[in-house]
Amino acid sequence: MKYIQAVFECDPNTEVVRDILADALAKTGFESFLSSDNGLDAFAPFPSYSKESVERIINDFIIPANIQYTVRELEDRNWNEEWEKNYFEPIVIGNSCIIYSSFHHPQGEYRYRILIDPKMAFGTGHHQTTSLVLEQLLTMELLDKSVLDMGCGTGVLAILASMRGARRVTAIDIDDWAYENALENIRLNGIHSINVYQGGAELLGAETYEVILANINKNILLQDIPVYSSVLNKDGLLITSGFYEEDIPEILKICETNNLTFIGFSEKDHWVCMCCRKI
Ligand SMILES: C[S@@+](CC[C@H](N)C(=O)[O-])C[C@H]1O[C@@H](n2cnc3c(N)ncnc32)[C@H](O)[C@@H]1O
Repeated sequence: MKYIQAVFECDPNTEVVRDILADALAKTGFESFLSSDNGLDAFAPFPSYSKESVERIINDFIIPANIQYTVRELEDRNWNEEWEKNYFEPIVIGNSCIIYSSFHHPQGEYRYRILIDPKMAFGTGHHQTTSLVLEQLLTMELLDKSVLDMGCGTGVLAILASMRGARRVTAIDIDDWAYENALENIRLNGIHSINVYQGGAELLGAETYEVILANINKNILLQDIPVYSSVLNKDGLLITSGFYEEDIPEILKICETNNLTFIGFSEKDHWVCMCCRKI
């Protein structure tokens, strides 16, 4: 899997412009963002996006303002190493959880220490949606629960669920890099209670769960929530993320038509983590 990188030059003092730009790009399918001294780097997945289609999106919708940018195709391996070494800093979630990589040596007392070598997969805890779901997991009763992590990325949510006592955890991702990376991270953390599969909702049906985590995106959620609900036990919880506050009514509607009742939501920079209970 390759990425298309768009590098925008913005005045480092105008953080607001950077935020507005990242927000607009996220709505057109850019998946990750890095603030740099000179502006913003944004990444869109190939082949869903090509250099040409990214340039078209930027020209048509994003940049009526005069912001300079360049677009390039990024090779997997170079990008991994560059990103991993230069950008991933340890992150503390709540008071009890730290996520770090093998080249960090974090000090401090944390009950949950999660070692993640992210490679190409999403899920270091830095993205608002990941941290929102991790925060939610820290407040939930997970002891002896069966948990499904759909769109597991690095496996970080599955790993925390397992560390918090979940009895059986299934982690699924459609992307082959994420699948391999989740396996690797689960092994690095010495966990044996997580099964990892590559695929999507078509894999579901054989087992049911007490908690389902799905930090994916609005369109996949709208499509797959009926399937998630069908494998969620009565009174089970569905935790969704990967969408914006403005999308809540649409996501909620599909939840409610699938026997899922609204419990609450948390929000960070307009990203949402929503919790529903199966009735
Ligand atoms: C936003 S990332 C979340 C990763 C991680 N769970 C986290 O919270 O940081 C979404 C993940 O969902 C995966 N994905 C996309 N479509 C999917 C689908 N239909 N079924 C399962 N996984 C999917 C992507 O490959 C990606 O790894």
